[in-house]
Amino acid sequence: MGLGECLKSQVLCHVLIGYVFLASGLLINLLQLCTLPVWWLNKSLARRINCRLGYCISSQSVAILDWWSGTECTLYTDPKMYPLYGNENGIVVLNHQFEIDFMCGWSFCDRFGVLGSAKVLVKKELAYVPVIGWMWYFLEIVFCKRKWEEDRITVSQSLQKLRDYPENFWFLLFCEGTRFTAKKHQISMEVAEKKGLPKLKHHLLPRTKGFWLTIQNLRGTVAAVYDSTLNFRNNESPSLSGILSGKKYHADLYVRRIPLESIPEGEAECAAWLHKLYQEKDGFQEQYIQTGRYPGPIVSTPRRLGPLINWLCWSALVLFPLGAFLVSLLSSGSTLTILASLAFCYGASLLLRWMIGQTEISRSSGYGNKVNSSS
Ligand SMILES: CC/C=C\C/C=C\C/C=C\C/C=C\C/C=C\C/C=C\CCC(=O)SCCNC(=O)CCNC(=O)[C@H](O)C(C)(C)COP(=O)(O)OP(=O)(O)OC[C@H]1O[C@@H](n2cnc3c(N)ncnc32)[C@H](O)[C@@H]1OP(=O)(O)O
Ligand SMILES: CCCCCCCC/C=C\CCCCCCCC(=O)OC[C@@H](O)COP(=O)(O)O
Repeated sequence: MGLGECLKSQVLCHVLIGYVFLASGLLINLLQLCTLPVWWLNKSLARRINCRLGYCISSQSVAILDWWSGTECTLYTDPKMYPLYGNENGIVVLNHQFEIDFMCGWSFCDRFGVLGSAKVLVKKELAYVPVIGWMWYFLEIVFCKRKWEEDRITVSQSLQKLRDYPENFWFLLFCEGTRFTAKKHQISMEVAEKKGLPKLKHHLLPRTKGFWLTIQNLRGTVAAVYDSTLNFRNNESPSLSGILSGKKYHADLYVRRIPLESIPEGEAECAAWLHKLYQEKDGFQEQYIQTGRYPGPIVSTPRRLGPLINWLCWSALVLFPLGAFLVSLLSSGSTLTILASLAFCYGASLLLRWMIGQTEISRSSGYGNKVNSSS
């Protein structure tokens, strides 16, 4: 093990990374709160400021992925479509199988200049996660309860608000609605059988209503669907803990650009279209597992320096006061203050551990573990 690898595996490094993320993130959340008056004066300006502030948070996770762990993200796509990526609004449809899929997604967003404005249809539970969940309020992220009767109204309203968004954005949809587990797969294939749909080997049966709603509300605003299929080399199951320990993974992403005009408008037709898309995605995953490659050429999208510089700047900003505080704490010699500080650190580490737990599939929700009542 080299010196760098040894350093990256040290718990102290993870504690410091966690501290930088939490301290800077909460500070940025506070700055986001301060932009509220700007919303009333100039909504477009407030949105642009929040994109930059959001970038300061999400690009830290990109820095940890791209620069700390050195994970490589390779893009397979049609080179003729490449110039459009980042220069138009897109709906990204991605498989939901890996604990760090959102980090890889963000890394690609950064490479195409849309990280600050990236959007997602996300479960409401994540809105309460400090830093990331709180940041999402100000970025107008669309929350859902995975209860169609409520979501059909609230999701529609949130999507309508994106129609005059001042920056190019990608809207991410995990149509499977939850992360892949063997049990959820088995149940969803029972649903597929009842519906007379072909079985999928590598995906859960997609939930079609959110997709239809998104297409319906963003038609005229979004130019294309980016059908994206992600996998990792060597059959690896990457984790955030692995990334923090400096483990290098290799992600491969296959993207097809599908013009929005080619997607049917009616609900039933749109649902059938999405089911067919997932059958194709399943074929791409099978090909990847058999050959180690996706169809189509590789297009070079190097990692960018922006996230590293941002991370180093925020680290400097919040680590210096921490150092000064520790020095004054030790020199004060007050047992009570030292104990209170230790208790605070313990609380912060529990919070961080809980946040990392949100990414773990073993702690995944029970959603999809049984057949939904509306079926
Ligand atoms: C060039 C590079 C390109 C790309 C780069 C890649 C990406 C970068 C892009 C952006 C990055 C941005 C941000 C990323 C950051 C963080 C994101 C992290 C994670 C958050 C993700 C989540 O939270 S996923 C969970 C939330 N999202 C969803 O659920 C979306 C999908 N769901 C839906 O659309 C649902 O329809 C719904 C949520 C709108 C409503 O939910 P409900 O449960 O009420 O579902 P339905 O009404 O659809 O369910 C009933 C129908 O489902 C059938 N059914 C019943 N049981 C099952 C079962 N077990 N499995 C499957 N299907 C089932 C049932 O028969 C009903 O069928 P109908 O025919 O009647 O519809
Ligand atoms: C500590 C160092 C900082 C590293 C930077 C990364 C920060 C990560 C911290 C907190 C993460 C909070 C947001 C995580 C969003 C991803 C979780 C996710 O993928 O959600 C799952 C959801 O789709 C479906 O949920 P279920 O499978 O039904 O349950």
